[in-house]
Amino acid sequence: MALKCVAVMGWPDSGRSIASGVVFNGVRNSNGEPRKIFVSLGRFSGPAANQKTGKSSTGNDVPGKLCRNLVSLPKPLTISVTPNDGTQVRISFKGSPGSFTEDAALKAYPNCETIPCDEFEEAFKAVELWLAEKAILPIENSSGGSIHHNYDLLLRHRLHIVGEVQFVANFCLLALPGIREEKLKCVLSHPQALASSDIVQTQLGVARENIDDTASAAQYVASNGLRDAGVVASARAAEIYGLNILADRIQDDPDNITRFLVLARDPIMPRTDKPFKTSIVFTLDEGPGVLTKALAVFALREINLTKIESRPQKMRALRVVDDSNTGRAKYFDYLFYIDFEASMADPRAQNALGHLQEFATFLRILGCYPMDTSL
Ligand SMILES: O=C(O)C(=O)Cc1ccccc1
Repeated sequence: MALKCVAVMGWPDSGRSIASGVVFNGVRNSNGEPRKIFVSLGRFSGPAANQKTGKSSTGNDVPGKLCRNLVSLPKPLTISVTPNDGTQVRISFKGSPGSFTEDAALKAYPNCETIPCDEFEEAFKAVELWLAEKAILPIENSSGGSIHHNYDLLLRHRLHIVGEVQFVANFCLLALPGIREEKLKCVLSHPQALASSDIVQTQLGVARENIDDTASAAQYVASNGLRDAGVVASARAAEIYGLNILADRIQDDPDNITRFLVLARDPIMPRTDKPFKTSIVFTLDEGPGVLTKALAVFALREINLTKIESRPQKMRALRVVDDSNTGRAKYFDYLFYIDFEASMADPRAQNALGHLQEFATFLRILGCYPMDTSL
């Protein structure tokens, strides 16, 4: 049975109001004809259904049994139609097959279908255009720090963070079959992989060339038959592109962790029965101690912060203010990104954000999602 998510303009069969929902294709009625079942995702304003009969107050039957039952339930924020093992989930990512980002997607959703994209922006668009259910992107690395561009994209797009994946990338030195280390004149890879690989930095003493992602570097060397070029990439990339592994675990820090975010069109329901994290972005007015005040809303409620990042506001980089000493002063305007260890279903988190909202000039919840505690 194929499953398709749609935004439906109008109440099914009645043309009444605007709702978004899910259509199960491939379901057949008693005559064997294909039938569509519409499942509401909540927050619609269709005709109210009678709790007992499931019939709408207008007398129009809501099509499909599944729909009738759901309409009589309290309105959920979203309904997950995705099996837990990741079957049928399409996940877009920037890079080629065999990249570490794809590895991270497969760690979280072992049976997912991955959709390679040329740019991060395209991975976002794939979800927005319903070509993928989720996107995955690296957001920070324990040695390289934050991936700033991806923080900017989180704000520019309206996807929700629905998960995080912590991943230890195992860097391998690859080359065409039959090529030995001594033959290499250059090594190609993602800048982060080149910077974190001891052997490339110190022992090989060859030229390094930055490529957008590790797997694309492997693909390039393999498809062009480059006999004097090595690649830093994964063992899976070696297998996919027919390269040999000359050295394994070449990273200087064996615990080099990359944190990835999983994004979707809809937020997930915050829970309190397992550890959840919330990511927000906000702006503050200029003034002494405003950031301290913002951070205090969490400290006061004993909420642990796991990340704070500041980014200049692109559309409003400089703020001109009156200054009592100099007359006029220019300040950078910043966006603050914070991750904290609490679920939005936890009153402490709700109170903290209510408090922050009193003086933040802008506040957006980017997502509330289960913490990855696997490492
Ligand atoms: O280049 C890749 O394979 C990526 O997915 C980006 C990356 C690079 C290095 C560590 C983790 C992710």
